[in-house]
Amino acid sequence: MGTRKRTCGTGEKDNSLHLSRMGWNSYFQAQLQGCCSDDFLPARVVGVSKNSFRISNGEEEWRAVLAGRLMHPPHGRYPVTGDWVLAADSVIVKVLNRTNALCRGASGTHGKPDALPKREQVIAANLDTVFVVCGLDRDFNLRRIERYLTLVYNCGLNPVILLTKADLHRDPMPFVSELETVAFGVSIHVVSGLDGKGLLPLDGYLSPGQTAAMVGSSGAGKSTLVNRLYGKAIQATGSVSLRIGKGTHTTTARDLIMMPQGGMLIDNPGLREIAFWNDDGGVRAAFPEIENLAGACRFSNCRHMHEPGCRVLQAIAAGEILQDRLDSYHKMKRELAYLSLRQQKRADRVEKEQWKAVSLKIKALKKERRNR
Ligand SMILES: Nc1nc2c(ncn2[C@@H]2O[C@H](COP(=O)(O)OP(=O)(O)OP(=O)(O)O)[C@@H](O)[C@H]2O)c(=O)[nH]1
Ligand SMILES: [Zn+2]
Repeated sequence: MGTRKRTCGTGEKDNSLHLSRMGWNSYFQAQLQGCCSDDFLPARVVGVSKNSFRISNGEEEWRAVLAGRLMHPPHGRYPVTGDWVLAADSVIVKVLNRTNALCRGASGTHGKPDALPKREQVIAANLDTVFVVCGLDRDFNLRRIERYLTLVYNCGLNPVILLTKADLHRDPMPFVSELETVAFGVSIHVVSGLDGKGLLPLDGYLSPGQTAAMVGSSGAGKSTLVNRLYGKAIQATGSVSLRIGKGTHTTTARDLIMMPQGGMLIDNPGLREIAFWNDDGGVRAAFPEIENLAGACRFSNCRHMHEPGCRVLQAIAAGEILQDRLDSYHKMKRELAYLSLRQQKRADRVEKEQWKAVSLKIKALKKERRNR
């Protein structure tokens, strides 16, 4: 890897095949209209470390820095792993619009219900699949999986659940049955990073041009799966027993890895907090059985708390839906409603400040004109 110079796809060498293997498509191609100089090269961000980016065009990988004007508003957009950029030699001059992004509220809320995240953290961009990885050890937790599914749906992305460490059980199927009660219509794969069992069907998510990302708790077994899928140890893995308290993540960077299957995989450090930032109908998608029953409640604005004629509460009484599941639904709804209120308040405040700045500028201009 080094600095390099070469004209882009339209120039000296057509590397469109390599680019499309990396997920380049007509959506990104269309963004070159009118802005592509022959000195600009499309490349994908494969690694980020502070203000230095590793980018690749599928043939070569090199380091680049961000052009100064991209660091600040209104042009500012900080590239994340998976982003497509235009680079002039080793300077990123444009970050292309994303097809999607996996985002969460930046950590620091320490699980306090009132301490909602103050800003967004984009984990990765331009994804086809998000693997929600859960170890079949003490990591197995239906409520946490529900939360991951809601987060992924809220970003408009496709979740696939990987239940790993299956080698720890003679029969892991009871876990699947339990999970099926909260993961309607989501593909579930029972796998083992240790002996490689169950991994073959995952190749389908990693074919050329496809990008998948892994999320899950620290110690769930993500990096072990990456290594097994890759065919050799490329990611560091760590012992679960050594993970006590903070600072115990083995994976600390988000790298986009070119897989032998032809596609790309992004490993992620374990998420300590699964804080929401977006709300794109994730609760509706993650709790379809509750949403479907809600249509039969007596009141159209039924909150399924204690209203008469509530079909959801009837299902709880009949044991068709578990109380924990409804509690989880209510909690996420409340959280998202509060988040949306806070985001709206913040947007109003920013708009007010912008108007104030504009009116001050007009006043100053008028004064200047009068004094002339
Ligand atoms: N028995 C068994 N142990 C596993 C398996 N996969 C991972 N482990 C063990 O679980 C521990 C954590 O695995 P990692 O792959 O490092 O976990 P991770 O999710 O990448 O953790 P972070 O990088 O901290 O996010 C290690 O001690 C692994 O050896 C598996 O399939 N079976
Ligand atoms: Zn109801």
